[in-house]
Amino acid sequence: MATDVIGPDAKAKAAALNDGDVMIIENIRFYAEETKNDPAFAKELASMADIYVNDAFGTAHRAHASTAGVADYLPAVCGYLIQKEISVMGGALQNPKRPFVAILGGAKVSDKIGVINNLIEKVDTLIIGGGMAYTFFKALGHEVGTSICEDDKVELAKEMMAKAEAKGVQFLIPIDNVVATEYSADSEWKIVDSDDIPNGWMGLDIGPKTRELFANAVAGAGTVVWNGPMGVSEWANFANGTIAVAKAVAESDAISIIGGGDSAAAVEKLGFADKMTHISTGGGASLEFLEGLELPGIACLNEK
Ligand SMILES: Nc1ncnc2c1ncn2[C@@H]1O[C@H](COP(=O)(O)OP(=O)(O)O)[C@@H](O)[C@H]1O
Ligand SMILES: O=C(OP(=O)(O)O)[C@H](O)COP(=O)(O)O
Repeated sequence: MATDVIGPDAKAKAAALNDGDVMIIENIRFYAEETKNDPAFAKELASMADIYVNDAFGTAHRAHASTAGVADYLPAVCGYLIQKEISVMGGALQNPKRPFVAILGGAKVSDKIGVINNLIEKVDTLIIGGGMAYTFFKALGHEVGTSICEDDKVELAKEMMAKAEAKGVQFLIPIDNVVATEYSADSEWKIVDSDDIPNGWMGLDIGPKTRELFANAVAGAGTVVWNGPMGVSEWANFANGTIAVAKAVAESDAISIIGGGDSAAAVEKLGFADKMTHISTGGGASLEFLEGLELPGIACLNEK
């Protein structure tokens, strides 16, 4: 372990390495040059090596010195993890086994606009759950009570639903919900239909009819991509929707891809991880990949 990154200790230890040895350097993000992708810093890093192997998918959406810059000075290839990430996710996007079902959840529409836009061009069914759904409810003219809702995205939600219809994409949103009086783990709760959310109540999970609707859509899928929980899955009373979807994906014969972040954590916590084809190790990186964006840490490689 070197006590620095491109300093005398790292350089001396790198020069003394024998075949089969591994040197670990200090946390490179302690250096501002890393995140600034400083070319001189990247060149110094490269000077200690013969070849660059990037296997950090979780940071591949960053153009930093160690994730992209160094490739300007060395032959650059990916490791087995990045290879798996791009072959499984890339394969699903380019040539999916159909029907192709995408399930998107999580708190906000604004975080997932790019993903919705890209996936709507490719999928047969698009399922929206989680806090995101309430912006779509509002677009349909429903009252959403105190649910999380992005008023400035209501028009966009309308456009996305119209686009899905024009493309013949089946668009599923919750038909019932678990609503609560306050945003807390032990709040009073009840189940209501989506056009019947009472004043002063907030939707914190999908309801039982929706769990069945979504599970049925997943059951016949050839490929499933899932990103974002169906409710506030951190709290037991509002985790049932996420559990039901995780179970349906695990039980289906589909190629199943779980975007990183909270959905990956939920699948692992519930013990379904070994039933999934692929659980991405990148949160932000997998979202950008699913948006169809080029990731700098992958674009810079000569061989992938
Ligand atoms: N109905 C809801 N109301 C408020 N927050 C929600 C709701 N559904 C899900 N969330 C929250 O969304 C967060 C996860 O969203 P996000 O970060 O987009 O997912 P991911 O990390 O899987 O991409 C969780 O903290 C969860 O509690
Ligand atoms: O944990 C990570 O990303 P993730 O939260 O998107 O999975 C990576 O380390 C990227 O971190 P960054 O957002 O600080 O560049």
